[in-house]
Amino acid sequence: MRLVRGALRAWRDSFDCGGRSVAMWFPGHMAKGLRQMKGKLQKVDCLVEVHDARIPFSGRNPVFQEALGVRPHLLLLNKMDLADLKEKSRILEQLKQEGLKNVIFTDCEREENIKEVVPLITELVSSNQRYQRAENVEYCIMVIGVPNVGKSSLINALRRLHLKKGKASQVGGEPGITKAVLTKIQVSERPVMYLIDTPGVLSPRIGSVETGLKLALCGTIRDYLVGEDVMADYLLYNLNKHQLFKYVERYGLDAPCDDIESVLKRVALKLGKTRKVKVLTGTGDVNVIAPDYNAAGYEFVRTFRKGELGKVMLD
Ligand SMILES: Nc1nc2c(ncn2[C@@H]2O[C@H](COP(=O)(O)OP(=O)(O)OP(=O)(O)O)[C@@H](O)[C@H]2O)c(=O)[nH]1
Repeated sequence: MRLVRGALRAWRDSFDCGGRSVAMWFPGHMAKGLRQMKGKLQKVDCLVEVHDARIPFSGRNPVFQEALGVRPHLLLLNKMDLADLKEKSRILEQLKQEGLKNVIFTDCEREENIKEVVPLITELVSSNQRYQRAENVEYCIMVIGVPNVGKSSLINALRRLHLKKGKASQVGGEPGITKAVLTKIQVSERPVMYLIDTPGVLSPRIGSVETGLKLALCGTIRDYLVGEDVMADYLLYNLNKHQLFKYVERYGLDAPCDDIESVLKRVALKLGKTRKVKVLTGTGDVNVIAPDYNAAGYEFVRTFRKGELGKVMLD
């Protein structure tokens, strides 16, 4: 039970995943992406792993570490503009304890902290043995990460910053945009540095349904595989848990509410996401206006992903 705005309200303290299974959420083609990445590893000096800043401790692919982990490693926690970073130093400390010493929070859209990336890579590579490549003055970096975290956006941001050049890597709002595998793209002149863009690869072993839901809310798993209804409910659970009540005013609710059906009904009415349904009564057919819960759920999640319901920390 939590006390909110003077009233005693009951929020859920945990989320009921309802016996769901995450086995279906890992598309098989991702294994192929990982194999291709391993094949290129010989030429790589450093791995830059991009992950979503809203989930610093969950959803990273452990297979990267097992398969590619011998190189120097830099973790970029991207989309910092959407993350609640009040506890940034605690997050960095915990990551350090997990062995992740080189971490930068970034925003590739607004180029926040992007300036720090090339110097840190240069430092990491120079202080490590360069795997039979000591004579080569070029730096070759592989960008890895789960889908839709901003790998291509990073490459484009670096090119804009260091080479004053436009897009080289296709960016998209849906997971799985980077299909042309392993393109080598120059991002810096001094030192000469190339980045290899790779397709997003999810872990074949997503630890729990809740981890899967976090990944889904961040847009790394295709929505239809998870279901808009459960994603919307998990979002509502998180907004209430963190007392992020922007949704109340936005959708014209009287007060915060923990019941997803009531919230989606308001969302649907507010956005005109309704449809006419014929109801049979004793005196004949009657047309009633029914909320389109799926469309409302989709809108609710989409609004959250744009950052319009507040900055969150899902971990
Ligand atoms: N708010 C915000 N959005 C971002 C940021 N970086 C990338 N995006 C958006 O996130 C989406 C995915 O970006 P991409 O660069 O295509 O991600 P990716 O990791 O290459 O995606 P895959 O090819 O699916 O693996 C796009 O809609 C980007 O505009 C950021 O720092 N902040």
